[in-house]
Amino acid sequence: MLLKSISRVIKRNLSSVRIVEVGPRDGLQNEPKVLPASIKIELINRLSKTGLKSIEATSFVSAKWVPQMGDNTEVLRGIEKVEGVSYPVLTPNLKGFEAALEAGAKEVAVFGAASESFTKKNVNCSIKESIERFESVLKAAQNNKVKVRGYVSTVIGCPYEGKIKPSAVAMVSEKLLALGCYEISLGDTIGVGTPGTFKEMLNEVLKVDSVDKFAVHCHDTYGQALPNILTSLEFGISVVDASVSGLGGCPYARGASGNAATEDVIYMLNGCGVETGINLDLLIDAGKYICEELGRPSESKVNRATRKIQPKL
Ligand SMILES: CC(C)(COP(=O)([O-])OP(=O)([O-])OC[C@H]1O[C@@H](n2cnc3c(N)ncnc32)[C@H](O)[C@@H]1OP(=O)([O-])[O-])[C@@H](O)C(=O)NCCC(=O)NCCSC(=O)C[C@@](C)(O)CC(=O)[O-]
Repeated sequence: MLLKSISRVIKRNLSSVRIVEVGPRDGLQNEPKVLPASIKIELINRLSKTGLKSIEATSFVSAKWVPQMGDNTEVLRGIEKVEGVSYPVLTPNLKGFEAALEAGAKEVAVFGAASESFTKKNVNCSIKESIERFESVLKAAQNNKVKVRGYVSTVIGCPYEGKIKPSAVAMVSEKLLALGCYEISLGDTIGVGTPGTFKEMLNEVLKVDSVDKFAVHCHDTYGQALPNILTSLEFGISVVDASVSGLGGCPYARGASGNAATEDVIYMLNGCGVETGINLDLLIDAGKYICEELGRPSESKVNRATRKIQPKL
C-alpha cells in the first residue's frame, strides 16, 4: 500500500514540494513554556539558513487569548530577513493586519474553520462573521501589496462537533479563494484524519479550484500525519505545512499534538526523490536547539534517531 502510494507520487511527476514551516507560530503558540523573543528570533534565523522558503513567524492576535504570541512585533522586527524567504504572520482581523503591516509583514494569513463551534472558540465569532472580517483584511492587504494565505481548520474533525462534512470545508475554501487568498491550507487541526478521510475530503475540496491552490496542514495526534501528507501528494498537492521537531498544537483544540515534524517530512520526501531544497542536517540542528530551550524531547523520529548511532540513508 505504502509502496503503491510512493510510486503514484513519483508518477504524478511531483518533482518538488514547498514546505511551509509553522513551528515558530503554530508550534510555540501552544508550548506551555513561553520563550523570550530572543530565542524565537534565533530559531527563525536558524530555520532561514536551512533552505526553507516560507517560515510562519508569529501571529498578531490578542495577547489575552494567546499570550505566547504577545511579542509578535519584537519577533517580526528582530529576525534577519533572508532574501527569497517569506515570513507570513497570522492576522484574524483588521487590527491584527494593521499591527503586522506596521511591524513590516509582507505576507499574512487569515484563518477560518469549517466548524461553527471551533470558529466561535478560536476567534469568537461565527463562520460568516469571520469571513466578513477577512474581507477587510484582504482589501487592506491588496492596497498594501501584501500576499494573503488562507487557512481552513477542522477539515476532518472538530473537538466540539465531531466529524466535519467535506462540503463544509469546500464551502469555506471557496469563500476564502473568492476573497483573494492565493492559497488555502487545509488543517486537520486535531489530527484525526486518515488516508481514507483525507481522500473523501480532497475529492470534494478539489472541485472548488485547481490543486495548486491548496496546501495541507496535518497534526499528528493519531500518528497519521505522514500517511495523510503522502495521500495529499498523490492528489497532486505540492505545498505541505510542517513544524520543526513537531512542536505545538492548537490552544483551542486541547490534546491535539503538533504538526507533522518537518525533519520527518523532509526525510520522507528525500527518500521519494522529491526535491525540497532543504538541508536536513541544519534542520535537525534547529530542532535540537529549540527542544533544548523548551526542555522537552523532539517529537521528530528522525531528529531522535540521529541522537543515536543510526545511519541516515
Ligand atoms: C480574534 C480575536 C482577536 C477576537 O477577539 P474578540 O475578543 O472577539 O475581539 P474584540 O474585537 O471584541 O476585541 C476585544 C479585545 O481584543 C483586542 N483585539 C482585537 N483584535 C486584536 C488583534 N488582532 N490583536 C491584538 N488585540 C486585538 C481589542 O482591541 C480588544 O482589546 P481591549 O479593549 O479588551 O483591551 C481573538 O479571538 C483572538 O485573538 N483569538 C486567538 C486566535 C488564535 O490565535 N488561535 C490560534 C491560531 S489558529 C490555529 O492554530 C489553527 C491553524 C491556523 O494552525 C490551522 C490548524 O491547525 O487547523
